[in-house]
Amino acid sequence: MTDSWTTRLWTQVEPTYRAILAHPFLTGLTDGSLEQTRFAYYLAQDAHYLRDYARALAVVGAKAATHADTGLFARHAAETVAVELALHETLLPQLGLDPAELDAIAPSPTTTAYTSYLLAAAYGGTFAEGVAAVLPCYWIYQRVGAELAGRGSPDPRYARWIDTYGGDAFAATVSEVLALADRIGAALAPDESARAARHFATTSRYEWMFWDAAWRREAWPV
Ligand SMILES: Cc1ncc(C[n+]2csc(CCO)c2C)c(N)n1
Repeated sequence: MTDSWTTRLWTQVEPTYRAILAHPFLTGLTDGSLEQTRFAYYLAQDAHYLRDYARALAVVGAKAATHADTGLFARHAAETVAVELALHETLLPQLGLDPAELDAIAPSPTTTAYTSYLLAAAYGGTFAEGVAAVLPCYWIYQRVGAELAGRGSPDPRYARWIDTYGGDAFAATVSEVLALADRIGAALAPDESARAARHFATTSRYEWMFWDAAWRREAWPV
């Protein structure tokens, strides 16, 4: 038996995933040593990211061939982003940040690059290409969440973040998207499959870069 499409996609990003787990931002979440300023930077950038990610999901859903698949992404665009925004609403005040002030913080180079790439893949690509581009966001967070949940965190704010992604409810959401991806991925022509695989590898790298940008508190060079 050959591997499923998503299993093959994951195999090519295994080194990226290992680099994510080893990143000091993530090891700092579980040992509690992560400076609050780096976490606050991450949340502020994530608020920008989520706005465009919701748009990308809605565009991907619009390209689906069936009602069911359009409905899934439309639901995820609405529901899951509401969950993320609730997380921000609890965590930002605990970090001394006013959610209303977030707009004053500009999207970083990495946030701009990642969201621009997602939107280009969603608008310009086929349904499968769009699915491959949005998939690492779900899948990497679920794998990271499960891994970090096993370690816990002495800082309740970081534990709250870990709980959002480490739980069964989120795992069920991700399984739903993976099942969809395997259904459509099985029938792709080689060129479309290659473009989709490139999107998956690229947005997986952007996931690493997003944490790294927060770690460095990346700013525009000019
Ligand atoms: C950079 C970045 N990547 C992924 C997520 C996680 N995430 C954002 S929207 C969504 C869809 C389902 O909830 C998921 C998993 C994040 N917050 N920030």
